[in-house]
Amino acid sequence: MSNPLDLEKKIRKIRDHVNEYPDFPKPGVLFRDVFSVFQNAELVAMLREVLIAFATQIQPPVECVVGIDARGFLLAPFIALELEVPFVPVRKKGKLPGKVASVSYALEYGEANMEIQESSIKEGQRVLIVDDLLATGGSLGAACTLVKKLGGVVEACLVLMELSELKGRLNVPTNVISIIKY
Ligand SMILES: O=P(O)(O)OC[C@H]1O[C@H](OP(=O)(O)OP(=O)(O)O)[C@H](O)[C@@H]1O
Ligand SMILES: Nc1ncnc2[nH]cnc12
Ligand SMILES: [Mg+2]
Repeated sequence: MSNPLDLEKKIRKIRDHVNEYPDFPKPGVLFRDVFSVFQNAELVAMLREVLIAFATQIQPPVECVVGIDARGFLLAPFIALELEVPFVPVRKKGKLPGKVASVSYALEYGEANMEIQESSIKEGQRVLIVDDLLATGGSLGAACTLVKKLGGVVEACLVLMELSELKGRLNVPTNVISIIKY
């Protein structure tokens, strides 16, 4: 595993390769797209290493990693694999088969729903929730609600990027760790 200086360099490299799109999906939003990092295998390896370095600091160790549909699915499995714990998806409404728990959450305009499979988390299980980016905190907050509905304990949330000005972490009822802050 890298020393802290190496890790800082890798984080800066990743940051330099997140493409930015002004006025997407609507005017005034600067969209930060983590998919651009996945164009380069060396950067993917760095991203994996950085995520694992942060996730392995979490104490007590988590027993399950939840990823949020869709971009959270790119990151969470790296961590689950390293920790040798299950990966569990939280998905937008209507995508998961079997019995699900649902929650509605606020978007900038309107409302959406997210779901989790009822049998995916055990009572008392310590969970890490992972996503690419924290903006208003609506998505992470909804995922926390779903995990708690199933009796899980959210130990922490981990995001690659945080839009600090939006103060989204105030809408997330647990410790949020962010790797890149804008
Ligand atoms: O903090 P919030 O205000 O909830 O915003 C953050 C969420 O917004 C994006 O997801 P989005 O659902 O837009 O796209 P995706 O399906 O590509 O992940 C991003 O991937 C985060 O999940
Ligand atoms: N600026 C942004 N970039 C990427 N995803 C987002 N989700 C909400 N705001 C976003
Ligand atoms: Mg998302």
